Amino acid sequence: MFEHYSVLKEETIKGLEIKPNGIYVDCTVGGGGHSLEIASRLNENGRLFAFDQDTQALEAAKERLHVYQDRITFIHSNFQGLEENLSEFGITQVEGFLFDLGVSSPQLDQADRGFSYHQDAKLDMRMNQSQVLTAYEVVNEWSYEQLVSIFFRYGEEKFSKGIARKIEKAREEKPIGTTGELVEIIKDAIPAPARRKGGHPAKRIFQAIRIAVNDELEVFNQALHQAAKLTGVNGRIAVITFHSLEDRLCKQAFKTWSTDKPVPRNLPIVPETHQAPFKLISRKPIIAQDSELDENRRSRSAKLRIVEKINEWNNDFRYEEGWKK
Ligand SMILES: C[S@@+](CC[C@H](N)C(=O)[O-])C[C@H]1O[C@@H](n2cnc3c(N)ncnc32)[C@H](O)[C@@H]1O
Repeated sequence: MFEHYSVLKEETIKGLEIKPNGIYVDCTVGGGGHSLEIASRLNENGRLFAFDQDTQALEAAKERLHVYQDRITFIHSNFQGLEENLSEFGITQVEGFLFDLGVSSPQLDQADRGFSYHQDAKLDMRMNQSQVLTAYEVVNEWSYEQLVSIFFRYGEEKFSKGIARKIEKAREEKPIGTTGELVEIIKDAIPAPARRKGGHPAKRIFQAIRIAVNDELEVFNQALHQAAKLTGVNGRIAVITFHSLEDRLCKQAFKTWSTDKPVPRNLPIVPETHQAPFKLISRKPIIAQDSELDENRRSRSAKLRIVEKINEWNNDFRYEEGWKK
């Protein structure tokens, strides 16, 4: 059974202001919960393009959404290929994009996907099962420096060096094959008082490896900018994030897109080239209400940000490297 709780569902659908004859793109169809709400609001002229790089997710979504199959095109692809895939269908303008980032509950719960530090499984963590790079390769083949770098950047783990050192030592004896072995190595590298604070001791390192395996931040930044170009004026982009790195990237990109470029003081108007292409729908991120938090733990870390296009896109508004710092 593919069961995923769709986070911030009402808020997201309301925020997208769906037009019944519009073109919509769910970049992360997952279990299809958000897509179902979008598709049910479309008429025969509207269309939903539903992307997922996980074949199991896509199959489950097809089944769940079969009543609306005449209005939905399913695309098995990383959302990095948004523009290319949509252009194959002649789509150059879209009314709304949704990104509900991260992994789905079935991906986490299915031990053999290797995402979970609670279940022992082969080190994998690929969202796209046909990808070559796996967590096994990252853990066993990446250099000490590369590991320290991803643990600091993507896991914000203060014991990054110690953990990378323990990994290096362990794999000299034999390859680290499973999530269980990795959890033990991490626990061993974190001083006991710190181990007892701030959730599971392996949480941050698993997040870091998952982001590295799936190149999540780079891919998201690229896709977000493809969406910015493809959104028509009055169209919207909604993004749900689950950790501070992707939320920071989204927040900074939206801020850059919604801030006019400075103009010389003596100019009476802001020239078109300097006018921000988007406006923020809410300054602060939308978070889950208590009723949702009671139903779903994962909603605690969810943040929804929405922007609306108000002017043509201009590449000067790209948010480039900032998130890499
Ligand atoms: C949180 S779930 C989405 C849940 C969905 N909104 C629902 O209501 O059921 C995230 C999904 O996005 C997919 N995903 C994550 N990164 C992706 C990417 N770069 N390209 C395509 N799909 C991606 C994952 O495979 C997963 O199925």
